[in-house]
Amino acid sequence: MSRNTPQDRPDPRPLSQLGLTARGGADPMISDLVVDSRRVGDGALFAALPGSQVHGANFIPAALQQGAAAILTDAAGAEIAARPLSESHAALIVVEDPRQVLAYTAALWFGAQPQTMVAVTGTNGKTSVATFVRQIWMALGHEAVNLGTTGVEGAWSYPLAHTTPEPITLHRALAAAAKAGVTHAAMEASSHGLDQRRLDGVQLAAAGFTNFTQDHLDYHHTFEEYFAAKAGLFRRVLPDEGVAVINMDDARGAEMRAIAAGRGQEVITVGRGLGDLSLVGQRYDGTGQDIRFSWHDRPFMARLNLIGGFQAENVLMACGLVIASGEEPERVFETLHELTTVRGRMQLAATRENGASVFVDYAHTPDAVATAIKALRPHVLGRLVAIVGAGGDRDAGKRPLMGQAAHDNADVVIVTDDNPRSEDPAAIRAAVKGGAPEAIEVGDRAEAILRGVAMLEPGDALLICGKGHETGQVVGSDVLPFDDVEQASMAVAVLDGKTV
Ligand SMILES: CC(=O)N[C@H]1[C@@H](OP(=O)(O)OP(=O)(O)OC[C@H]2O[C@@H](n3ccc(=O)[nH]c3=O)[C@H](O)[C@@H]2O)O[C@H](CO)[C@@H](O)[C@@H]1O[C@H](C)C(=O)N[C@@H](C)C(=O)N[C@H](CCC(=O)O)C(=O)O
Ligand SMILES: Nc1ncnc2c1ncn2[C@@H]1O[C@H](COP(=O)(O)OP(=O)(O)OP(=O)(O)O)[C@@H](O)[C@H]1O
Ligand SMILES: N[C@H](CCC[C@H](N)C(=O)O)C(=O)O
Repeated sequence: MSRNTPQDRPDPRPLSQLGLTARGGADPMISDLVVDSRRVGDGALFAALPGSQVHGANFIPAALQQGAAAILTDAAGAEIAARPLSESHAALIVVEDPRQVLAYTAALWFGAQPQTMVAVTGTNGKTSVATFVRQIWMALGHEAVNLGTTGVEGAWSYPLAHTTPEPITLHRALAAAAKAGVTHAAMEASSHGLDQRRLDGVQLAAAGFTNFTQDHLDYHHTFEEYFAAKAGLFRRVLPDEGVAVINMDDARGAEMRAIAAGRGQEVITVGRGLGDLSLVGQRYDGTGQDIRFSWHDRPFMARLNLIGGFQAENVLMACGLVIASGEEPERVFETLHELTTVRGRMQLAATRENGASVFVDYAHTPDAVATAIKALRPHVLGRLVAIVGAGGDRDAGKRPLMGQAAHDNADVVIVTDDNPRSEDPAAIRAAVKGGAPEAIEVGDRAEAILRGVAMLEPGDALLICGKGHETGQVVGSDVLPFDDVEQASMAVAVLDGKTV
C-alpha cells in the first residue's frame, strides 16, 4: 500500500491528440495540464476557467510568461486576454464550457481508469457509502479504492485536498490506481464537483443518491440549485447499461428516481421497509447491530460491527452499488460482517474506566447532527453528551439549526470551535447557541473535550461532532494540529490516570 500522492506526468504529445482544436489550426506539443497559473511550466496547457472570485483569464499573461504552449478558455476569457493572446504564439482553444472540456481532456491525457467505477452523491453519507463499497469489493477479492473526503483509501492510499478533486488531480489518481492494478473504484460526487463538472470524464457504471438536506447554500444559493447539482450525477453514468441506486426514504428520493429512470437507467431502490433492498429490522448493542433486510422480498440477516442505525442504510446503498457493478447479491451480503468503522464516522475513540464511551463523528450539517445523536442513543444505557461547533466561511444558516439539532436530541450540549477559518470564533459559537441556549460554551476544543469526558458517568456516552477524521483546526490561514480521536484518548488518560 502506498501513502504517496502520485506525481506521474504523461509524455508530451500534440494538442490534436487531446481532441482539442486551436484557432488557426496550431498544434503545439503539450507537456502538462494546469488550472493554476502559478503552476504553469514550459509547454503546459493552461485552462483559464471562469471562477467564483475571478476569471482565470486574468492570469493568462502570467501563464504565457511562464511558457504556456496553449490556453483553453471560454469566449469571455478570450476577450479578457485578447491583447496578450494576440501578441503570443500560444495556441488558443475557445469553448463554451472549459470546465467540461478540461474534464474530458484530463481523462484522455492520463488515459486510464479502474475498469469498474461507481459514484455516490447526497448531503450526508458519501464517504461512508464509498468506503463500504470498497470494503465489499475487497472482501470479494478485487483490488479496490475509494476516493473522497478521507483521501484515496484501500489497495492504494494517500490524502486528497477535496471530496471530488478537480479533473487533473482526479484523473492522475485514477490512472495511477489503474496502473497499480486497481480494478474497482468508488468515488464521492460533491455538489461543487458536479456543478464544476469535475467528474465529467469518468466512466461510471452506477451512481447512488443517499439523501438531501441543508448544506452549502453559501455556494449554491438555493435548495433547487443544490438539488440540480446533485441530480447531475445521473447524467454521468454510462448511457445504456448504467444503474441508479436511490434511497427512497429521503423526501427527494422519488424525484431522483424519476430523473434516473427518465434517462433510461435501471433503478435499484433502497429504503426502510420499502425498495428492492429493504431494511426491515435492526437490533442494537454496545459494539454494533444485527440487521434484517430483504432483496426483492427474499429475507437476509447480517451482523454489522458498526455503530449507528444510519450506517445500515449506507451499507444497503453500498450493497446496491456493488450489485449494480455486476456482483452476485448473495455473495455481497455474505461479506457484511467484515465491514469496519469508517474513519471518524461513529468511531469509538476511547472508553473510560467506568465504562462510559467517547465517539467521534463527522456530523457537520443540521440533519447529520440530529441523525448521529439519535443513532447513538440505542447503543447507550446512560446520558448522551454532545459536543458541537460549526465551521467558519461556510453556510452560516446551518449554525443555529446544528445547535438546535444537538439541543433537541442530546442530554447535555457543549458548543465549541470547529475550523473558524477567517471568522470570529465567538460569533460562530453564538450563532450555534442560538439554537441551543442552554448549552455550555467552551471555545477551546481540547478543553471542551476534556469537560465532556469528565462529565461521563457509568453507561454514559460522549459524541464529538464535526471533525471526524480531520487532523487540523483551521484558524485564520493556519492549520493547527488537532485530532478529536487523539484528544479523546488524552482526556481519558488524564482523567483516569492512564498512559496514552
Ligand atoms: C468554490 C470552489 O469550489 N472553487 C473551486 C474553483 O475555483 P474558483 O472558481 O473559486 O477560483 P477563483 O479563485 O475564482 O479563480 C478562478 C480560476 O483562476 C485560477 N487562478 C487563480 C489565482 C491565480 O493566481 N492563478 C490562477 O490561475 C484558479 O485556479 C481558478 O481556476 O475552481 C478551482 C479549480 O477547479 C478549484 O480548485 C476551487 O476549489 C476550491 C479550492 C475549494 O476549496 N473548493 C471547495 C469548496 C470544494 O470544492 N468542496 C467540495 C465539497 C465538499 C463537501 O461536500 O463538503 C469538494 O468536492 O471538496
Ligand atoms: N445516511 C445518512 N443519513 C444521515 N446522516 C448521515 C448518513 N450517513 C452519514 N451521516 C452523518 O453525516 C456525517 C458525515 O458522513 P459521511 O462522511 O459519510 O458523509 P459525506 O456525505 O461524505 O460528508 P462530506 O462530503 O461532507 O465528507 C456522519 O459522520 C454522520 O453524522
Ligand atoms: N466538506 C465540508 C466539511 C466541513 C467539516 C467541518 N469540520 C467544517 O469545517 O465545517 C466543508 O468543507 O464544508
